[in-house]
Amino acid sequence: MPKPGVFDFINKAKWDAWNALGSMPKETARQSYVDLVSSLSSSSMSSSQVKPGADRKQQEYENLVVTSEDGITKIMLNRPTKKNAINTQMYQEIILALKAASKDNSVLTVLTGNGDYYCSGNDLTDFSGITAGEIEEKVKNNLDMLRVFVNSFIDFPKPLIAVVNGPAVGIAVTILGLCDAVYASDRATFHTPFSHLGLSPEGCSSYTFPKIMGPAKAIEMLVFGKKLTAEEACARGLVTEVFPDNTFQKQVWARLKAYSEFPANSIRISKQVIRNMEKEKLYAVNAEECSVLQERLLSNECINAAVNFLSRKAKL
Ligand SMILES: CCCCCC/C=C/C(=O)SCCNC(=O)CCNC(=O)[C@H](O)C(C)(C)COP(=O)(O)OP(=O)(O)OC[C@H]1O[C@@H](n2cnc3c(N)ncnc32)[C@H](O)[C@@H]1OP(=O)(O)O
Repeated sequence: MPKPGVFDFINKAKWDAWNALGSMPKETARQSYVDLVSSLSSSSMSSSQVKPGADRKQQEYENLVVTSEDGITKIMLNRPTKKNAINTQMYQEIILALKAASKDNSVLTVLTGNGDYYCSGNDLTDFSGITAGEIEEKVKNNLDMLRVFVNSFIDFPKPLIAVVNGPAVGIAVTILGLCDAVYASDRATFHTPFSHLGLSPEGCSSYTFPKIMGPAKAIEMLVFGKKLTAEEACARGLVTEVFPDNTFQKQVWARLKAYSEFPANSIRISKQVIRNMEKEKLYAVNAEECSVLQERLLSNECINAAVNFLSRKAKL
């Protein structure tokens, strides 16, 4: 039908909605409508029928618990006995979970950790049991995966919030520079011991950290490995706000729930306006960091540090 006039608000809205579907078949459009209504009715039931804390669980993962409730998708790192160290499988699962969250109905996405740690960084046992002949290929594959992992933070289209429930180490800290808000318990610490491990910065931190806190403070963390308290990280602009540990979960989730009630499209678009300008720069920084890290991971300095950790000679 011809496009209704500009003051025929209702018919114009209907016309625009039909038109936006393009050549989508009628059956697909009908199914999308049914899916949308089902999701709305189940989320409106969730506040009254689902007990607090009993979130609706999504896809099963080995190392994550992903739940969605009240417009918030929560991705929880779930290897508490290993302080939530990120192994190869967990990297891949986070990539998948972010992809799914970018397309679901949630307004906000949250990353957090299960147990006393937020995350102890890259799993240092990842290279154990590998023969000398296999190491180069394994390092290359891991670095390809790391690049995709970091790009999935750069590309994430909605506000991504880190709820830092305890100490954070290495890549768990650097990636905070790509998050849109960071709420930390006063028990959390922030440590990037790259030089200690013969490594170099990743997660775009070589670019985001100097921008957030200035080059001198960034070098203190990324090169000299200074461990920050939550208050110090907040003063440097890496953390948005610090909460007392005993009320952390209650206060943060109340805040997030209030934010999740803002208009979803406005929130998403505003985040993109702020972040998109830098995407190309961040892809380039990520690629460069991965290439430097590839050489570092094969260095004696790094291999010795990993051996020391594995033989229990050294911890942070
Ligand atoms: C994909 C490409 C590669 C990217 C490389 C870029 C690197 C990025 C980084 O993240 S560098 C940072 C790496 N992380 C660390 O150096 C931390 C190492 N861990 C520790 O120093 C300590 O475990 C601790 C300070 C985090 C906690 O100490 P403590 O409270 O005394 O607990 P335990 O040491 O007994 O830990 C319990 C349990 O967890 C295991 N574990 C902890 N962290 C890691 C880790 N990063 N990798 C592997 N395993 C870890 C620890 O071994 C214990 O296991 P066990 O009970 O002995 O089986």
